[in-house]
Amino acid sequence: RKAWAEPYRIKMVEPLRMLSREEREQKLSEAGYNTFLLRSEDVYIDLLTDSGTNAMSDYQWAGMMLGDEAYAGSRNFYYLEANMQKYYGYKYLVPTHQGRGAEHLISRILIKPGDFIPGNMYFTTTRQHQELAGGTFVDVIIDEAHDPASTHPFKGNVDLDKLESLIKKVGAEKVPYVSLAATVNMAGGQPVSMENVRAVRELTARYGIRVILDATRAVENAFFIKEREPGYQHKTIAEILKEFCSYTDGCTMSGKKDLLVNIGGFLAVNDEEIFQQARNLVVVYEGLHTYGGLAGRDLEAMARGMEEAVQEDYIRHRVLQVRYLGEKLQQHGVPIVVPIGGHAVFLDAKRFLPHIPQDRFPAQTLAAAIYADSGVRSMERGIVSAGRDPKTGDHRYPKLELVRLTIPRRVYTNAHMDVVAESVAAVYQEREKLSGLRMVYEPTYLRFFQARFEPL
Ligand SMILES: CC1=C(O)/C(=C\N=C(/Cc2ccc(O)c(F)c2)C(=O)O)C(COP(=O)(O)O)=CN1
Repeated sequence: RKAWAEPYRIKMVEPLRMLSREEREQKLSEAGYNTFLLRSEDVYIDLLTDSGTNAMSDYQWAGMMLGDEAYAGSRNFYYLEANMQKYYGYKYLVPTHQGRGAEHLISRILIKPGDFIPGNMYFTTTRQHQELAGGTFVDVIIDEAHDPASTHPFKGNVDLDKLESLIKKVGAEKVPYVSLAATVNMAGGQPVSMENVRAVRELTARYGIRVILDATRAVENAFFIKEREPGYQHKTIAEILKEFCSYTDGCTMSGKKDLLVNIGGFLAVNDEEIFQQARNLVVVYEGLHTYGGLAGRDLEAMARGMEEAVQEDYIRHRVLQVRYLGEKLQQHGVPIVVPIGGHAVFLDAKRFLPHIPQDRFPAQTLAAAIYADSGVRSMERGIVSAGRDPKTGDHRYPKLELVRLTIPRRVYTNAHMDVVAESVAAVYQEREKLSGLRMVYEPTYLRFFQARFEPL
């Protein structure tokens, strides 16, 4: 049979509201043409992010009633710790309020000023914390990752030659760890193969260099390994996930994605010394080492979300829903990043709007146009997100100028995907009418969150 449906039924709904075109144009102007500055109530289908926007299950909601809100030694912490050990395989857990809380801790602990941190393409908060700790991020992802049209099945892979030449150039003592993301958000939700993470482990072990995984979407990564990598078709998602993590020394986790919670994250490590430092530092920045800035109920919901995330029918539906939207857009001839990623469809704004130069912010322009057309909210992932080069002060000019249509887990049906595809196709038909933006307000840090623009 071909037909497939959501592996769940809906028990609660939030009514959606659609504004008129005129109202949307007004809201967009008030938001400075930045989708981050729109109000949720003015958004029809919210594809800004899959972070914290996912629907919890009744099993997770029931867990919220079982929050042990003791200040120290909460029951929920030990359940989360046991599940982390079971599914990710690391020894020690340090809970944090969300992913960047863990990124902050590990960056401060492992990075010395003047260090270099190689990684498979940057991520905004990850790189920010590496730079704040005095490090310099160096991109060692394979070249294909920067080509939106390349169909390489594992575009998230590390280029081992780039990695080794960096180590030789700066010296192993200046490389505190490899920052490995799986999947790679900014490349289009692209996976890393098991063969590659194993090779990264072998190479770094020769130099005594750690590998710290960003495990935020590692379950989606496991799905692509099962689907695409020889020898893994008959392994369970849980087995693939655990093997993948076994080649790394620890992970940072934003539970707001794969783990199906609205808030939550953690740092997990195998090294007892790093653990001692992290559990000492966490009490300064997040909260006691058994809650890390989260309520007991949040720890419980994250532990239960972990069990659900690795269920085969759930993760298959999740990734295939994203693919469904991507393939619909391809049928309309809309240029997107291929292969279609695990958490989002990424529009290639350079090919979508070839008449708009990058410093007139084509992706920002496109995200605004899609909202004006239909109330669908998306996110700019191009020159604005890339920010300025700390050395030159000029914009960084990334090869990838993208708009991310990010699908929250268990929230929308394929009928919503049809509406999104129709809107993007309509904007594509009228693309010649778009003429770019100019930035009128630029914040110092992670400018894309709060920058404001005016039409040219
Ligand atoms: C692979 C990875 C992430 O995707 C991630 C977050 N992601 C978000 C939220 C976001 C973050 C930074 C932005 O420039 C952005 F515009 C959106 C997102 O939408 O994709 C974090 C950080 O985890 P925290 O958000 O729990 O602290 C670490 N690693």
